[in-house]
Amino acid sequence: MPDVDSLEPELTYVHNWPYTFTSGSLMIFDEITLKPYIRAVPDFPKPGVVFRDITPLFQSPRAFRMVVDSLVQRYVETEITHIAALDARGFLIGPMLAYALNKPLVLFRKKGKLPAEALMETYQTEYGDAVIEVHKDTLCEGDSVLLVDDLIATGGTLMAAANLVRRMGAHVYEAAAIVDLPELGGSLRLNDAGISTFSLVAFELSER
Ligand SMILES: O=P(O)(O)OC[C@H]1O[C@H](OP(=O)(O)OP(=O)(O)O)[C@H](O)[C@@H]1O
Ligand SMILES: Nc1ncnc2[nH]cnc12
Repeated sequence: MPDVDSLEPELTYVHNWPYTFTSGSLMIFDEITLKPYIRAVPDFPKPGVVFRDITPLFQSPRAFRMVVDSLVQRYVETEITHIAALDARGFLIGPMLAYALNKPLVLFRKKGKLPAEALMETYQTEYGDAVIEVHKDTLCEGDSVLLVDDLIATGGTLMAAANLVRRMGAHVYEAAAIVDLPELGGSLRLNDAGISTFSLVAFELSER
């Protein structure tokens, strides 16, 4: 992990709301700064999978802030009406965006966790099958929803969430993630389904 304080001289920290890192008027977030905070763990949770572990990123207040601020910058002046966070790692970022952008937060949960009447979709991920659910009264026609998760692999999870949004009559504005693994085809699959994607960092599968 880089010494975060060594990054400081290159950053002008502006205490405005939302907080931004700027160089002149340009935001200086870049992939190279963020990548070292995402750890590759081979053969987790099963052989052949290189797990991209985002936990180091949350140990660095500066890197965490860079992620949140970059996403806030991207969506601050859009017509998004709701933030949708995906269980479980999407819950680490989605609420931060909902708070900063002053938007309602919709929680998409793994099977069996929601107490009221819910809609469900089944899907596959890189390493298993799963079910995602959402309370059926959370969205309606006219809503424009930003889906938020930590990572796009096959796109199965975000596609299932997008299907649920659409079943409620709402529109998917975009799917945002910290990490994309483009070789697994998820962002392409989402784009083909009419869902634009945005990620801060992309890894090749062979990259360590
Ligand atoms: O693009 P996909 O192939 O769908 O994979 C991406 C999803 O997989 C991971 O979640 P996981 O199911 O491991 O659940 P967790 O967040 O509870 O760890 C990750 O957090 C994404 O939600
Ligand atoms: N390679 C991967 N690393 C972390 N989370 C994932 N979810 C699906 N594939 C993943």
